[in-house]
Amino acid sequence: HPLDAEGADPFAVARIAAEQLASATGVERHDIALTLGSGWAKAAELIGETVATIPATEIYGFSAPALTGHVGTLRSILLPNGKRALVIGARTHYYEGHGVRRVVHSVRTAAAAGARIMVLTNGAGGIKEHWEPGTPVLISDHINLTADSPLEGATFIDLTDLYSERLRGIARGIRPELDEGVYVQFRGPHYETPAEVQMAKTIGGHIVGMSTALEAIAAREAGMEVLGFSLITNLAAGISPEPLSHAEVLEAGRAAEPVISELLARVVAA
Ligand SMILES: Nc1nc2[nH]c(I)nc2c(=O)[nH]1
Repeated sequence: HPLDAEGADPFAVARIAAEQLASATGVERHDIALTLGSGWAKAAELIGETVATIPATEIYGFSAPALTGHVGTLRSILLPNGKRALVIGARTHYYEGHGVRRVVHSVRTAAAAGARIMVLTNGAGGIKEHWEPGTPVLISDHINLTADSPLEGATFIDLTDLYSERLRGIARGIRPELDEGVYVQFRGPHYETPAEVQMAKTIGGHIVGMSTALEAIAAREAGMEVLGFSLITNLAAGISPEPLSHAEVLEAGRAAEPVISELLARVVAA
């Protein structure tokens, strides 16, 4: 794989991917990019007019997704305001073990394609007890428990205001009741034990997941403004008495889709 070679330059790979994307979609430059996580896929239909849908495997550096519910496509969408959105339906999760370069390749490709805003969405577990399954929440900050980073070498990047206060303000202007929380990225693929959820709570986390933090760091390195949304599809282990099930997760996502897709469509068009 082009990103696995020791001396590979991930930014060169992203530039090639962006060029291929421009010629495959006929869209020279994309202004905003969105990664749609569990439960968010429907948003792609609502945010604007799809002008092209490309199988991600056709673009340099992308691989087939490992998770059902994630479609392996890249979509170019014309927004009502005339801007171009790139919808990434091909997230690579850290737990797939392909390395961080593959996890953040889509973000780097979006940046190389011109995107200045990166919207990262995911399905996640909730620690705040009043959050019902199906609740969308804004990510205000993150705690990266992967013990890894997309940054290589002495690349010291400031992560203050990583999850843009400005973009969160726009989202709250559209949906004032939106709550927010600190997202904790675990390596996965196992869900947390109740003790690990209590640890996440003790260290200041409100949301537990297996994505997003590493992608956000790469987006900031590429100079993008980041907006993060979690769909709380389940209460994290131990917060509620029932055990977790992936079926419950998918069901909560499906039920919430119309609401969150509409929300995302309005935020993106703002
Ligand atoms: N780590 C973690 N990831 C998740 N993704 C979803 I959807 N729910 C969870 C959860 O409870 N924990």
